[in-house]
Amino acid sequence: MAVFTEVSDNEARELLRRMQLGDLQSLRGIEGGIENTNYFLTTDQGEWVLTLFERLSAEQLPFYLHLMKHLAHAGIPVPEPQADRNSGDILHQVCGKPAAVVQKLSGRSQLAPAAVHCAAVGAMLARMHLAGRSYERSQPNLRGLPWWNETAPIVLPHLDPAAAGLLRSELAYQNHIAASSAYAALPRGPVHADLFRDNVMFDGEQLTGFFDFYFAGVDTWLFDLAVCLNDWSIDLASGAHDAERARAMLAAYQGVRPLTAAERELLCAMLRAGALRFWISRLWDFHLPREASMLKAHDPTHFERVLRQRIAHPLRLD
Ligand SMILES: Nc1ncnc2c1ncn2[C@@H]1O[C@H](COP(=O)(O)OP(=O)(O)O)[C@@H](O)[C@H]1O
Ligand SMILES: N[C@@H](CCOP(=O)(O)O)C(=O)O
Repeated sequence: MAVFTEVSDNEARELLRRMQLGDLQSLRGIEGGIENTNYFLTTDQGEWVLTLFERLSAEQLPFYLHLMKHLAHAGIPVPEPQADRNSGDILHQVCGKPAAVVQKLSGRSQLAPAAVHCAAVGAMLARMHLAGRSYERSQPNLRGLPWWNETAPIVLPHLDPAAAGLLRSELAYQNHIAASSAYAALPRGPVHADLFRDNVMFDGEQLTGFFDFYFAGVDTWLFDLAVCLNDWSIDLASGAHDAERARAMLAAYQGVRPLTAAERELLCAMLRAGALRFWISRLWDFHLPREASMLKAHDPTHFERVLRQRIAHPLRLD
Protein backbone atom coordinates (compact mmCIF):
# COMPACT_ATOMS: atom_id res chain seq x y z
CA MET A 1 0.00 0.00 0.00
CA ALA A 2 1.31 3.42 -0.79
CA VAL A 3 0.33 5.70 2.07
CA PHE A 4 2.72 8.61 2.17
CA THR A 5 0.41 10.73 4.36
CA GLU A 6 -1.71 9.33 7.21
CA VAL A 7 -5.26 10.75 7.28
CA SER A 8 -7.21 10.64 10.57
CA ASP A 9 -10.92 9.77 10.88
CA ASN A 10 -11.59 13.35 12.01
CA GLU A 11 -9.96 14.83 8.92
CA ALA A 12 -12.01 12.47 6.72
CA ARG A 13 -15.25 13.39 8.57
CA GLU A 14 -14.59 17.10 8.07
CA LEU A 15 -14.02 16.56 4.33
CA LEU A 16 -17.18 14.45 3.98
CA ARG A 17 -19.16 17.12 5.79
CA ARG A 18 -18.03 19.75 3.28
CA MET A 19 -19.10 17.52 0.40
CA GLN A 20 -22.24 16.20 2.11
CA LEU A 21 -21.34 12.63 1.22
CA GLY A 22 -22.72 11.12 4.42
CA ASP A 23 -21.38 9.86 7.76
CA LEU A 24 -18.01 8.10 7.83
CA GLN A 25 -18.25 4.36 8.41
CA SER A 26 -14.70 3.38 7.49
CA LEU A 27 -11.46 4.84 6.19
CA ARG A 28 -9.06 2.28 4.73
CA GLY A 29 -5.62 2.81 3.13
CA ILE A 30 -5.50 1.21 -0.34
CA GLU A 31 -2.99 -1.43 -1.41
CA GLY A 32 -1.38 -0.83 -4.76
CA GLY A 33 -0.37 2.40 -6.47
CA ILE A 34 2.99 4.09 -6.22
CA GLU A 35 2.34 7.78 -6.79
CA ASN A 36 -0.24 9.09 -4.36
CA THR A 37 -1.86 8.36 -1.01
CA ASN A 38 -5.18 6.58 -1.56
CA TYR A 39 -7.96 5.63 0.87
CA PHE A 40 -11.36 4.02 0.46
CA LEU A 41 -13.98 6.11 2.24
CA THR A 42 -17.20 4.33 3.12
CA THR A 43 -20.19 6.34 4.32
CA ASP A 44 -23.87 5.63 4.82
CA GLN A 45 -24.37 7.06 1.30
CA GLY A 46 -21.80 5.06 -0.67
CA GLU A 47 -18.11 4.39 -1.36
CA TRP A 48 -15.51 6.87 -2.51
CA VAL A 49 -11.77 7.09 -3.12
CA LEU A 50 -9.80 9.83 -1.39
CA THR A 51 -6.49 10.69 -3.07
CA LEU A 52 -3.85 12.98 -1.57
CA PHE A 53 -1.48 14.14 -4.29
CA GLU A 54 2.13 13.73 -3.27
CA ARG A 55 3.92 15.15 -6.30
CA LEU A 56 1.40 17.06 -8.40
CA SER A 57 0.72 20.67 -7.47
CA ALA A 58 -2.59 22.48 -7.03
CA GLU A 59 -1.82 24.30 -10.31
CA GLN A 60 -1.41 21.06 -12.26
CA LEU A 61 -4.38 19.18 -10.81
CA PRO A 62 -7.38 20.97 -12.36
CA PHE A 63 -6.37 19.57 -15.77
CA TYR A 64 -6.76 15.96 -14.53
CA LEU A 65 -9.84 16.47 -12.37
CA HIS A 66 -11.78 18.44 -14.98
CA LEU A 67 -10.74 15.91 -17.65
CA MET A 68 -12.29 13.12 -15.55
CA LYS A 69 -15.43 15.19 -15.12
CA HIS A 70 -15.55 15.97 -18.86
CA LEU A 71 -15.14 12.31 -19.83
CA ALA A 72 -17.67 11.11 -17.26
CA HIS A 73 -20.21 13.58 -18.66
CA ALA A 74 -19.42 12.33 -22.18
CA GLY A 75 -20.39 8.79 -21.13
CA ILE A 76 -16.88 7.34 -20.66
CA PRO A 77 -16.83 5.24 -17.46
CA VAL A 78 -14.37 7.20 -15.32
CA PRO A 79 -14.74 8.20 -11.65
CA GLU A 80 -16.27 11.62 -11.28
CA PRO A 81 -14.61 14.04 -8.80
CA GLN A 82 -16.96 15.21 -6.05
CA ALA A 83 -17.41 18.90 -5.24
CA ASP A 84 -17.47 20.94 -2.05
CA ARG A 85 -21.18 21.77 -1.67
CA ASN A 86 -20.52 25.43 -0.80
CA SER A 87 -17.68 26.46 -3.08
CA GLY A 88 -18.27 23.97 -5.92
CA ASP A 89 -14.50 23.19 -5.91
CA ILE A 90 -13.42 19.67 -6.94
CA LEU A 91 -9.87 20.21 -5.68
CA HIS A 92 -9.68 19.98 -1.86
CA GLN A 93 -6.98 20.25 0.81
CA VAL A 94 -6.35 17.44 3.32
CA CYS A 95 -3.38 17.36 5.73
CA GLY A 96 -1.93 20.30 3.83
CA LYS A 97 -1.90 18.35 0.55
CA PRO A 98 -4.08 18.85 -2.53
CA ALA A 99 -6.74 16.13 -2.54
CA ALA A 100 -9.70 14.75 -4.50
CA VAL A 101 -12.63 12.49 -3.70
CA VAL A 102 -13.91 10.44 -6.62
CA GLN A 103 -16.55 7.76 -7.10
CA LYS A 104 -15.38 4.22 -6.38
CA LEU A 105 -15.71 2.12 -9.52
CA SER A 106 -17.30 -1.31 -9.30
CA GLY A 107 -15.41 -4.39 -10.46
CA ARG A 108 -11.79 -5.41 -10.18
CA SER A 109 -8.62 -5.24 -12.26
CA GLN A 110 -8.18 -8.03 -14.80
CA LEU A 111 -4.52 -8.87 -14.27
CA ALA A 112 -4.49 -11.86 -16.66
CA PRO A 113 -6.41 -10.43 -19.60
CA ALA A 114 -7.74 -12.42 -22.55
CA ALA A 115 -8.35 -11.05 -26.04
CA VAL A 116 -11.89 -10.04 -25.07
CA HIS A 117 -10.58 -7.73 -22.32
CA CYS A 118 -8.00 -6.20 -24.67
CA ALA A 119 -10.73 -5.54 -27.22
CA ALA A 120 -12.88 -3.82 -24.58
CA VAL A 121 -9.95 -1.59 -23.56
CA GLY A 122 -9.11 -0.78 -27.20
CA ALA A 123 -12.65 0.26 -28.08
CA MET A 124 -13.08 2.35 -24.93
CA LEU A 125 -9.66 3.98 -25.41
CA ALA A 126 -10.69 5.13 -28.90
CA ARG A 127 -14.01 6.43 -27.55
CA MET A 128 -12.12 8.28 -24.82
CA HIS A 129 -9.76 9.88 -27.36
CA LEU A 130 -12.70 11.10 -29.42
CA ALA A 131 -14.54 12.37 -26.32
CA GLY A 132 -11.39 14.30 -25.32
CA ARG A 133 -11.50 16.42 -28.50
CA SER A 134 -13.97 18.85 -26.92
CA TYR A 135 -11.95 19.22 -23.68
CA GLU A 136 -10.66 22.76 -23.56
CA ARG A 137 -7.89 22.68 -20.95
CA SER A 138 -4.39 21.78 -22.01
CA GLN A 139 -1.35 20.47 -20.16
CA PRO A 140 1.55 18.53 -21.65
CA ASN A 141 2.29 14.94 -20.70
CA LEU A 142 4.64 15.69 -17.78
CA ARG A 143 6.32 12.31 -18.33
CA GLY A 144 6.98 12.99 -22.02
CA LEU A 145 10.22 13.34 -24.01
CA PRO A 146 11.58 16.42 -22.14
CA TRP A 147 11.27 14.47 -18.86
CA TRP A 148 13.00 11.42 -20.36
CA ASN A 149 15.87 13.65 -21.52
CA GLU A 150 16.10 15.26 -18.08
CA THR A 151 15.87 12.02 -16.09
CA ALA A 152 18.11 9.73 -18.15
CA PRO A 153 21.36 11.34 -16.87
CA ILE A 154 20.13 10.82 -13.27
CA VAL A 155 19.52 7.08 -13.69
CA LEU A 156 22.38 6.26 -16.09
CA PRO A 157 25.05 5.99 -13.34
CA HIS A 158 23.01 3.14 -11.80
CA LEU A 159 23.07 1.01 -14.98
CA ASP A 160 25.54 -1.58 -16.25
CA PRO A 161 27.25 -0.71 -19.57
CA ALA A 162 24.86 -2.76 -21.76
CA ALA A 163 21.74 -1.22 -20.25
CA ALA A 164 23.27 2.28 -20.29
CA GLY A 165 24.12 1.88 -23.98
CA LEU A 166 20.56 0.82 -24.77
CA LEU A 167 19.09 3.73 -22.83
CA ARG A 168 21.33 6.27 -24.59
CA SER A 169 20.70 4.92 -28.07
CA GLU A 170 16.93 4.61 -27.60
CA LEU A 171 16.72 8.15 -26.27
CA ALA A 172 18.63 9.40 -29.34
CA TYR A 173 16.24 7.42 -31.59
CA GLN A 174 13.16 8.89 -29.87
CA ASN A 175 14.50 12.45 -30.16
CA HIS A 176 15.03 11.79 -33.86
CA ILE A 177 11.47 10.41 -34.27
CA ALA A 178 9.98 13.37 -32.38
CA ALA A 179 11.58 15.75 -34.89
CA SER A 180 10.14 13.92 -37.95
CA SER A 181 7.30 15.12 -40.16
CA ALA A 182 5.38 11.85 -39.60
CA TYR A 183 5.46 12.54 -35.86
CA ALA A 184 4.19 16.10 -36.39
CA ALA A 185 1.27 14.62 -38.36
CA LEU A 186 0.10 12.35 -35.52
CA PRO A 187 -3.33 13.24 -34.12
CA ARG A 188 -3.18 14.30 -30.49
CA GLY A 189 -5.33 15.32 -27.55
CA PRO A 190 -5.79 14.45 -23.88
CA VAL A 191 -4.45 10.93 -23.23
CA HIS A 192 -4.40 8.72 -20.14
CA ALA A 193 -0.74 7.72 -20.68
CA ASP A 194 -0.71 5.03 -17.95
CA LEU A 195 -3.62 2.73 -18.82
CA PHE A 196 -2.11 -0.47 -17.48
CA ARG A 197 -4.05 -3.56 -16.36
CA ASP A 198 -4.22 -2.18 -12.81
CA ASN A 199 -5.87 1.08 -13.94
CA VAL A 200 -8.95 -0.50 -15.54
CA MET A 201 -11.88 -2.20 -13.81
CA PHE A 202 -13.84 -5.15 -15.17
CA ASP A 203 -16.88 -7.04 -14.01
CA GLY A 204 -16.29 -10.34 -15.82
CA GLU A 205 -15.82 -9.34 -19.46
CA GLN A 206 -17.63 -6.03 -18.97
CA LEU A 207 -15.34 -2.99 -18.68
CA THR A 208 -16.58 -0.89 -15.76
CA GLY A 209 -14.08 1.94 -15.78
CA PHE A 210 -10.74 3.63 -16.46
CA PHE A 211 -9.13 5.37 -13.50
CA ASP A 212 -5.88 6.93 -12.21
CA PHE A 213 -5.69 9.82 -14.66
CA TYR A 214 -2.83 11.53 -12.83
CA PHE A 215 -0.26 10.88 -15.57
CA ALA A 216 -2.64 12.19 -18.25
CA GLY A 217 -1.70 15.05 -20.55
CA VAL A 218 -1.91 16.22 -24.11
CA ASP A 219 0.13 13.85 -26.25
CA THR A 220 -0.32 11.69 -29.34
CA TRP A 221 -3.19 9.22 -29.30
CA LEU A 222 -0.76 6.67 -30.73
CA PHE A 223 1.48 6.92 -27.66
CA ASP A 224 -1.54 6.12 -25.45
CA LEU A 225 -2.40 3.09 -27.58
CA ALA A 226 1.24 1.94 -27.49
CA VAL A 227 1.32 2.17 -23.67
CA CYS A 228 -1.76 -0.07 -23.56
CA LEU A 229 -0.37 -2.59 -26.06
CA ASN A 230 2.89 -2.77 -24.08
CA ASP A 231 1.02 -3.83 -20.97
CA TRP A 232 -2.17 -5.60 -22.09
CA SER A 233 -0.78 -7.61 -24.97
CA ILE A 234 2.57 -8.90 -23.84
CA ASP A 235 3.74 -11.92 -21.91
CA LEU A 236 4.74 -10.43 -18.55
CA ALA A 237 7.50 -12.96 -17.88
CA SER A 238 9.47 -12.38 -21.09
CA GLY A 239 8.14 -9.02 -22.29
CA ALA A 240 7.30 -10.71 -25.63
CA HIS A 241 4.46 -9.54 -27.82
CA ASP A 242 1.20 -11.55 -27.72
CA ALA A 243 -0.21 -11.41 -31.26
CA GLU A 244 -3.76 -12.50 -30.46
CA ARG A 245 -4.32 -9.95 -27.70
CA ALA A 246 -2.61 -7.18 -29.70
CA ARG A 247 -4.76 -7.90 -32.76
CA ALA A 248 -7.90 -7.80 -30.61
CA MET A 249 -6.96 -4.45 -29.09
CA LEU A 250 -5.92 -2.88 -32.40
CA ALA A 251 -9.01 -4.12 -34.27
CA ALA A 252 -11.37 -2.87 -31.54
CA TYR A 253 -9.59 0.50 -31.37
CA GLN A 254 -9.79 0.85 -35.15
CA GLY A 255 -13.43 -0.21 -35.12
CA VAL A 256 -14.07 3.13 -33.41
CA ARG A 257 -11.24 5.24 -34.88
CA PRO A 258 -9.08 3.90 -37.73
CA LEU A 259 -5.38 4.75 -37.51
CA THR A 260 -4.09 7.39 -39.92
CA ALA A 261 -1.19 6.72 -42.34
CA ALA A 262 1.26 8.51 -40.03
CA GLU A 263 0.07 6.42 -37.08
CA ARG A 264 0.53 3.19 -38.98
CA GLU A 265 4.04 4.31 -39.94
CA LEU A 266 5.03 5.18 -36.37
CA LEU A 267 3.33 2.44 -34.35
CA CYS A 268 6.60 0.50 -33.86
CA ALA A 269 8.47 3.65 -32.83
CA MET A 270 5.74 4.53 -30.30
CA LEU A 271 5.78 1.00 -28.86
CA ARG A 272 9.48 1.59 -28.22
CA ALA A 273 8.71 5.05 -26.79
CA GLY A 274 6.13 3.57 -24.41
CA ALA A 275 8.64 0.98 -23.18
CA LEU A 276 11.37 3.62 -22.75
CA ARG A 277 9.05 5.94 -20.80
CA PHE A 278 8.26 3.30 -18.17
CA TRP A 279 11.79 1.93 -18.08
CA ILE A 280 13.07 5.40 -17.16
CA SER A 281 10.33 6.10 -14.58
CA ARG A 282 10.79 2.70 -12.97
CA LEU A 283 14.57 3.22 -12.80
CA TRP A 284 13.97 6.61 -11.24
CA ASP A 285 11.49 5.23 -8.66
CA PHE A 286 13.78 2.27 -7.93
CA HIS A 287 17.09 4.11 -7.51
CA LEU A 288 15.71 7.29 -5.94
CA PRO A 289 12.93 5.90 -3.68
CA ARG A 290 10.53 7.95 -1.56
CA GLU A 291 9.41 7.31 2.04
CA ALA A 292 5.98 5.63 2.30
CA SER A 293 4.45 2.79 4.24
CA MET A 294 4.51 -0.45 2.24
CA LEU A 295 5.52 1.23 -1.02
CA LYS A 296 6.64 -1.43 -3.50
CA ALA A 297 8.65 -0.12 -6.45
CA HIS A 298 7.96 -1.76 -9.83
CA ASP A 299 10.72 -3.81 -11.47
CA PRO A 300 12.59 -1.62 -14.01
CA THR A 301 14.16 -4.57 -15.83
CA HIS A 302 10.71 -5.58 -17.07
CA PHE A 303 10.58 -2.56 -19.39
CA GLU A 304 14.16 -3.04 -20.46
CA ARG A 305 13.04 -6.50 -21.68
CA VAL A 306 9.93 -5.06 -23.36
CA LEU A 307 12.07 -2.46 -25.13
CA ARG A 308 14.56 -5.06 -26.35
CA GLN A 309 11.65 -7.18 -27.65
CA ARG A 310 10.09 -4.18 -29.42
CA ILE A 311 13.41 -3.39 -31.13
CA ALA A 312 14.15 -7.01 -32.11
CA HIS A 313 10.62 -7.87 -33.29
CA PRO A 314 8.88 -4.82 -34.75
CA LEU A 315 5.11 -5.29 -34.84
CA ARG A 316 3.59 -5.75 -38.30
CA LEU A 317 0.11 -4.44 -39.03
CA ASP A 318 -1.70 -6.80 -41.44
N1 LIG B 1 -11.95 5.24 -8.49
C1 LIG B 1 -11.57 4.06 -8.02
N2 LIG B 1 -12.45 3.07 -7.88
C2 LIG B 1 -12.09 1.88 -7.37
N3 LIG B 1 -10.84 1.60 -6.95
C3 LIG B 1 -9.91 2.54 -7.06
C4 LIG B 1 -10.21 3.82 -7.62
N4 LIG B 1 -9.09 4.58 -7.58
C5 LIG B 1 -8.13 3.79 -7.04
N5 LIG B 1 -8.61 2.58 -6.73
C6 LIG B 1 -7.86 1.48 -6.12
O1 LIG B 1 -6.68 2.00 -5.57
C7 LIG B 1 -5.51 1.35 -6.11
C8 LIG B 1 -4.38 2.36 -6.23
O2 LIG B 1 -4.80 3.44 -7.03
P1 LIG B 1 -3.89 4.13 -8.11
O3 LIG B 1 -4.68 5.23 -8.69
O4 LIG B 1 -3.32 3.11 -9.04
O5 LIG B 1 -2.71 4.70 -7.23
P2 LIG B 1 -1.64 5.82 -7.62
O6 LIG B 1 -2.38 7.11 -7.58
O7 LIG B 1 -0.60 5.71 -6.57
O8 LIG B 1 -1.17 5.48 -9.00
C9 LIG B 1 -5.99 0.77 -7.41
O9 LIG B 1 -5.25 -0.34 -7.81
C10 LIG B 1 -7.44 0.43 -7.12
O10 LIG B 1 -7.54 -0.83 -6.49
N1 LIG C 1 1.98 2.00 -14.35
C1 LIG C 1 3.30 2.46 -14.07
C2 LIG C 1 3.50 3.29 -12.84
C3 LIG C 1 2.30 3.90 -12.19
O1 LIG C 1 1.72 2.91 -11.40
P1 LIG C 1 0.29 3.07 -10.70
O2 LIG C 1 0.06 1.75 -10.05
O3 LIG C 1 0.47 4.18 -9.74
O4 LIG C 1 -0.68 3.36 -11.81
C4 LIG C 1 4.31 1.28 -14.06
O5 LIG C 1 3.85 0.15 -14.07
O6 LIG C 1 5.51 1.54 -14.05
